Amino acid sequence: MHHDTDTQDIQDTIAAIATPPGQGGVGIVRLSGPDAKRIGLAMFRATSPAFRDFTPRMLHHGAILDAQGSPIDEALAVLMPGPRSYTGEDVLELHCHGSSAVLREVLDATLALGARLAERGEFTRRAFLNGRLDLSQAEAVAELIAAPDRAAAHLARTRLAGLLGERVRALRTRLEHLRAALCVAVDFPEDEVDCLAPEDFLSGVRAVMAEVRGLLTSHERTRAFREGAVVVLAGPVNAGKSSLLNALLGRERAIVSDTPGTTRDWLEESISLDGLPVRLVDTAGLRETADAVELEGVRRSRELLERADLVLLVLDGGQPADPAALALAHEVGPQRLLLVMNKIDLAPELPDEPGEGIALPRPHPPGGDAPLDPRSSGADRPECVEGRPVLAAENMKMRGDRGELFPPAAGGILPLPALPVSARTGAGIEALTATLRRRLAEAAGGEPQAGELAPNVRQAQAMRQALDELEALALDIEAAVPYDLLSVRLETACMRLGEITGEIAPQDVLNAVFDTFCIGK
Ligand SMILES: Nc1nc2c(c(=O)[nH]1)N(C=O)[C@@H](CNc1ccc(C(=O)N[C@@H](CCC(=O)O)C(=O)O)cc1)CN2
Ligand SMILES: Nc1nc2c(ncn2[C@@H]2O[C@H](COP(=O)(O)OP(=O)(O)OP(=O)(O)O)[C@@H](O)[C@H]2O)c(=O)[nH]1
Ligand SMILES: [Mg+2]
Repeated sequence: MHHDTDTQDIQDTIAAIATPPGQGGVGIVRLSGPDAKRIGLAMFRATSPAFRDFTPRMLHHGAILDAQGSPIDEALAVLMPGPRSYTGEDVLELHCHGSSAVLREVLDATLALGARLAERGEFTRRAFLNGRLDLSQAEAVAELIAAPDRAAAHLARTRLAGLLGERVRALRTRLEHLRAALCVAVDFPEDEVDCLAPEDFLSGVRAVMAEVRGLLTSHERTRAFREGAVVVLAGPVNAGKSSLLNALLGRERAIVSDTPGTTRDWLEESISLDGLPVRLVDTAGLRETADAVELEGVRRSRELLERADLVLLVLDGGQPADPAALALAHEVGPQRLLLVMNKIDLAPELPDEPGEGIALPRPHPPGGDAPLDPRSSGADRPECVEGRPVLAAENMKMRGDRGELFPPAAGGILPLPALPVSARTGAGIEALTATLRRRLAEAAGGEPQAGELAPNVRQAQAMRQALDELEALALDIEAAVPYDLLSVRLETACMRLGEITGEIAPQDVLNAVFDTFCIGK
């Protein structure tokens, strides 16, 4: 690998607190660079009287001293001499008590001895510049640290192992071979032995394109697992959307009240559904309103609906499903819709067993544009218990054979089953999270596979650019464009692939990557 290195920069010895701020059992100050050992020897007083120098990669017990020679902390110190270290340079780690104040003092002592503060991602940048990691691995380090959940951590770990980089380098090599063959054909047109036939050229290019497409599919497929799936809680005012958000979150995050229109602006919280990160968004209830603020809230709700991976349409079990909810269900479509009927605690006696309750005509299958099932006049409806809303009792007896509810709507029932829940008592919440998890994984095209090579956004972008170039190239070959004009496209495609692993990485690409890191990484 060769990179534009700033030699001035790399002469510096950098230092940073490597552990997160706050109280911790242990906190680490890390140094990397030519002076790491000298600084370590100056500020560390080993407990063992026999100590003369750091034994490579061995922990030494002792005291950390400040610039005046007074002890700041009792600590463990380790020197990992380059090139067998994380950065490839001499690395010194001081494992201190995990107190922000102590760590700050220790860091100050390293600075007093000539170290300078590390920039974001500078340790990993040095590891990259010294060939310890390729760029796709360096990015995986940051992604692993930021992984919202274990599926995301797993995808990052696979990339950290370097497998994506290997695949991309292999693809680039194949393109380089094609390019070499092209050049031979151009330089020695009479030499028939080495001349690459257009069919072979084309099939070579197409094979690479197919592999790049496969990697891009994996990028799309794993998006929800890497970034979190967006689930939007929507529905009529007062249905209990905010209550449901709180119930799913396990704490009282959103304001709940019986005043319709309580939630005026959306709010987002993250939850984990068995390894799948979910961004849960509560929205303003949909209703006709003249209030300017609420109107804006409703407008934002609609915007959010478009970005949702799944819409949780929350219905109030104590109310008839209003036409707006019905319209919303149609608008969103069965693919992205999950209906829940809230407030089932209002129902006097919900049948225990699925299939019990009132027999209903089977609703039309989801997705069909068929009209809603008309309901009977209601002569056979059960009496309601005093004090409970009539509709609550009625709504909640409409069970399908799997325990689903088919909410009544004006002139019929909704063509989709609703999951019965109570945000108040927690009934049905577990079943809801299980269904959510399953639906989201299905929508994503299944769980990430073990060892799946999923490129990140930057890498996918570079792959798309490479693919565009190769597509144009394939058309050119088919159109019998002379070989000497094709080489440029191949070169561009190779460059785009090279940016993924960093063999070709202009300074601005590197800056963009390492600026996303935290200090101390
Ligand atoms: N204390 C501590 N824990 C840490 C790190 C660290 O820097 N310090 N890491 C930082 O991200 C991660 C581990 N990654 C590392 C990767 C390579 C080497 C390293 O020194 N490799 C050498 C030597 C291997 C050996 O001992 O034989 C090499 O590969 O040649 C160290 C850490 C997570 N845990
Ligand atoms: N009985 C019962 N009441 C509930 C349940 N969930 C919510 N409520 C009540 O319904 C009312 C509305 O709840 P919210 O969570 O504020 O409803 P919302 O859909 O967020 O309402 P807006 O933000 O106004 O659109 C409150 O009085 C809640 O206490 C439930 O499961 N059972
Ligand atoms: Mg609300």
